[in-house]
Amino acid sequence: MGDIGIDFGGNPVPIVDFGLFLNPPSADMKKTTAGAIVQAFSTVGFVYLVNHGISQDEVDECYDWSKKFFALSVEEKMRCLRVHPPTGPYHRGFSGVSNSGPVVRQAFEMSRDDVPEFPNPWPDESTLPHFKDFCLAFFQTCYKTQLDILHAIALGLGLDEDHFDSYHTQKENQLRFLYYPSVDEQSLRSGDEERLDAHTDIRTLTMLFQDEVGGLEVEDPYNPGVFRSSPPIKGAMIVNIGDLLQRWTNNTLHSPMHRVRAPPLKETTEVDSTGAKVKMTPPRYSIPYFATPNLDVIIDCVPGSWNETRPKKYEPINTQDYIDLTVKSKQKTYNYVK
Ligand SMILES: O=C(O)CCC(=O)C(=O)O
Ligand SMILES: [Fe+2]
Repeated sequence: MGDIGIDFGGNPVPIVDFGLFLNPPSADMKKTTAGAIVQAFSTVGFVYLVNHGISQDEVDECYDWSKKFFALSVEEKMRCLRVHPPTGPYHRGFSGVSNSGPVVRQAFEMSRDDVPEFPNPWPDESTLPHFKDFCLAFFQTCYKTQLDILHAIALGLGLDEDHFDSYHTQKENQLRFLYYPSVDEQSLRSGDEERLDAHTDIRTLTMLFQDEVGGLEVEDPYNPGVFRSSPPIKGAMIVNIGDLLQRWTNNTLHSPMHRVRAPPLKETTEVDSTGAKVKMTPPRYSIPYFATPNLDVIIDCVPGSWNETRPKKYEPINTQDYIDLTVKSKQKTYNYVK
């Protein structure tokens, strides 16, 4: 692709060829690419990365595992059910969310596998052999790419390339499989709900793989409250800044609002109990990965993001306190399926 220009026409999210950062033809091109990424993150807060270093085969395999997991019986999935603790980063296991009517979203979440108080609730190995092995390997793959992206951000901000590395050694990151079941359009709308309500992500940054169905929408930075479709691009991952990195950069980088709406309807022959034709939304699968700093590190505005005329907007805070505060303030009374 090779186009690192920023174009906000139509789809507000620019596309950057990350290969030009990972394997740069020149030192200048590496810097220019880092600059384009930071420019995208300073405005819309999102960027599509192509040639990001994770192979399409690995991503496809991840979708296969996600589909196998959600295809398990309700009883099997319920074995992985964990009630989310009210604070902290440890959201793990299976959850299903229905706001008022049908279940609009199911999730399986995992993180580092070595915290005894919060084990990842894997399905039985006999039920889904090798699921755990794949998830842990993919978690590691994402971690490597997360560091690559953080290198680009650091360079683009004029910091040492490894500036953020030491803050992200403990792999508190979270890998989430999301499944939005097919539901009839009317039920989705009647509860006045979306597949995923507008929100910002709270951690460092999010890397997202979305299937071909579509529905992701991103707030237009130049028209607050206006959301624009960010359709899937084959081979690209979409990356966005989280609240913590916005704070960490003294608002230089922007943590954007985004949501998932019902995708375009497909023609269907399904009928309801009265024999009337029902319009169904296609099911959708997505895979976000949330990069998260070590819980005990102090997050203070980075050098270069503040000076006498542009003071720090935020006090230093450690990650654990920050996540606790933010999760509490964002808490919504979701109706988790029990
Ligand atoms: O499903 C998607 O495309 C978006 C998911 C998302 O924004 C999230 O889990 O925070
Ligand atoms: Fe999100």
